[in-house]
Amino acid sequence: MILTLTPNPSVDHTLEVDSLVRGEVLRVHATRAQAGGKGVNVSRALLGAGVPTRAVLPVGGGGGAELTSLLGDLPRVAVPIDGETRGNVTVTEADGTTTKLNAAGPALSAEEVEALLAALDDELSRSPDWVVASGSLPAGVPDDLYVRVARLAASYGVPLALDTSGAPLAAAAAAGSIALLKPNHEELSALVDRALPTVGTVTEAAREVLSWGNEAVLVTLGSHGALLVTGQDVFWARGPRVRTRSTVGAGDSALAGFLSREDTPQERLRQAVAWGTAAVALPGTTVPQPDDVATDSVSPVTEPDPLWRIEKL
Ligand SMILES: Nc1ncnc2c1ncn2[C@@H]1O[C@H](COP(=O)(O)OP(=O)(O)O)[C@@H](O)[C@H]1O
Ligand SMILES: O=P(O)(O)OC[C@H]1O[C@](O)(COP(=O)(O)O)[C@@H](O)[C@@H]1O
Repeated sequence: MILTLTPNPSVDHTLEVDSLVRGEVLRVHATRAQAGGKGVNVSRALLGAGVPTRAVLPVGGGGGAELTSLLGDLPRVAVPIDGETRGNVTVTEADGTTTKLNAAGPALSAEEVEALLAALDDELSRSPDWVVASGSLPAGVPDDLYVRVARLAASYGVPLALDTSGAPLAAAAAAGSIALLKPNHEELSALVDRALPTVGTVTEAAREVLSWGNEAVLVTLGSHGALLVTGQDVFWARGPRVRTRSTVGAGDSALAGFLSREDTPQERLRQAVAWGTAAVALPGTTVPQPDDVATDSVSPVTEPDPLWRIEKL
């Protein structure tokens, strides 16, 4: 069973337009409202693939009620909060360009933060195979929340996969004991505070993160695939070229694919890239179903050339 924690879930509203022009009146071809938030999406993708999962998330107000109804039969623990669950907006264009407007989300009180952690503690005591902690932190939540989550997971011997950015990522990565970090290229670059133009520089940055006491780093590289760096090995893989409809949820789908089955690092990377690639071909925050995922079209490369430029992959 894979447990997920999403401190700042959302209702994702997608608007599809031909082309986004600032300052103009634009016609919207299609709109959708879908459950969103990083851990929520990981759980949705896993559920679709028949992998047991459970999502822990705060919910509040009309947005929370809408999110609850969009979650359908996803197994979950919803912690009530006074604030209003956020709505995020995505605009997708005909060529696949995706523009995201992510709201800050509701402020959580200290009691609400503790209630969220207590719910997570309770779920961790049931020995899930992994816990995934993902996404931005709402106002009122200290930057060290994921440090506390890592300690809690370690106390139960449950491996933690973390996908976040900025100060919460910096705090948790520096504190160590994370089984898998999933930054994208930009997030890793911000974490080590330097540009990472090549496979070698990305690998070096990931190794630096490992040296802080973490076990593996899955660096997703958008259309350039993903690099998996462990203490022993480096693997790179990219999916086939697909027509992009919306990149929202690609990272979450990649993480779900990685965790979807016990396997070798190469196989996990193959699944991650296949699931991420499948997600970009789907509209809005739609996560792939097993039939959408073309695992055979992804062939991981062991020890890729450090001189390869990321933009050319
Ligand atoms: N434009 C794209 N074309 C093809 N595959 C993509 C594209 N964007 C993302 N992917 C796939 O999804 C994975 C995660 O995407 P990425 O954008 O790096 O994550 P995040 O959403 O966390 O920023 C990538 O490793 C890749 O396999
Ligand atoms: O918590 P954040 O960083 O604001 O991100 C939340 C947004 O990211 C998503 O989880 C999608 O994430 P990815 O594109 O990285 O997979 C959306 O569903 C949600 O609106």
